[in-house]
Amino acid sequence: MTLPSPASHADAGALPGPNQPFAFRNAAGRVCAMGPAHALARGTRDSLAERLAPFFAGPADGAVIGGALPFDTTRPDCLWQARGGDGTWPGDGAASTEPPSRPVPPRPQPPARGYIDSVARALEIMRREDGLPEALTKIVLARTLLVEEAQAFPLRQVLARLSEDPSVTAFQVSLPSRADQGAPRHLVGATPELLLEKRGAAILSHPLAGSARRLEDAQADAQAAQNLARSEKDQREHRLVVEYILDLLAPDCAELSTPEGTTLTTTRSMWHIGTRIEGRLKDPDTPAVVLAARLHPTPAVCGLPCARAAGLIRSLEPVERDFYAGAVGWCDRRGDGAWHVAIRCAELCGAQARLYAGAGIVLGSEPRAEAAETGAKFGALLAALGLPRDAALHDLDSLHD
Ligand SMILES: C=C(O[C@@H]1C=C(C(=O)O)C=C[C@H]1O)C(=O)O
Repeated sequence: MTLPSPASHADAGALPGPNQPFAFRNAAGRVCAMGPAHALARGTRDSLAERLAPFFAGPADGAVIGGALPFDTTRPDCLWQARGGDGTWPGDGAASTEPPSRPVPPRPQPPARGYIDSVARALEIMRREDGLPEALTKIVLARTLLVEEAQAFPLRQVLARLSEDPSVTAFQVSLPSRADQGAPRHLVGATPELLLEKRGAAILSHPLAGSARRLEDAQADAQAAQNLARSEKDQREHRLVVEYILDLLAPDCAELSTPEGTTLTTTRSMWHIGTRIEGRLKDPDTPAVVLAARLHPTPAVCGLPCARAAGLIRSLEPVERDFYAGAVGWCDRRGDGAWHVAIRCAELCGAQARLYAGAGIVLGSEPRAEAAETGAKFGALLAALGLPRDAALHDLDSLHD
């Protein structure tokens, strides 16, 4: 694997790539790398704090690091150092996305039927182990859609579309290119889920788990939200995530609470159950990225027990997650910054896009409903690529139990 060569001159404008290897934008503002940028030495979670220590000990010159941590904590991360500031969001000024020149139906990998079978297998394991110590209580299973176009995707337009929803953080991270693909590779997305934000001693995490598709008809949409809020299965699925995060953060915090309790949150495509977790660090110098790497992977994207779920994900999912369901974010020299769960995202490489979506499975989950949920979660990315938002729901219509 090779990284794009670092830029050696000043910011050449908002062109994602070596000059602007990361960019984040949400309703609160934006953090977009400005050149010159360089790739940091890559490594796994175990060496992260040590590799970044010189950066956090460096002068207050406004530099930031940003990038992506992979789902699998034993795989190398992809982090960049650049000049900080709010920079230019690469989507700014981009023309609206034209529909693809050669609309090709997205190819589900695995096909919906295969995904449904994997969910059923996970449920079988949960039923068999129910009540035993170390029983599998939750697993998040994902599927992908491969979209191939005649021409390279217009990255800036895609980012412009993704940032239209004020309830998400739109992002772009340049990834190392693969040996077999010459084109630059980018992780792009619109995540609604905050893994960890830190400002001074104050930290915030906002896990989501438990989802329902938004519906066009206002009454049906409100009903979907109400059903989700009242769903015992979804509330149970959500609580597992909140308890996991509280347990992991507690030793680092002088104060830790959930002041708003559990509430419903929404994006343009999905309703979610969410909980705002607020805390005060005992040591305000612990960098946000170090805390994020300690929390990751939460049961919002992996499962419980964590190592068991990760092993099953490897055997049940036919496509590598790579940076999907990892974390994306940035940190300044004080260690302040924000790290988001890398969901509602796609890997773009030239004319190819791989979209990812997963759903949490607990006892009481229904395989077809989980496949439909993942189909709905592709919506934001499909729309950003100029494809119909519901394109991933059609292959479910033809399936019969
Ligand atoms: C795994 C994804 O989403 C996660 C799973 C959720 C769920 O199962 O309800 C909800 C939000 C996310 O934590 C995804 O969007 O790919």
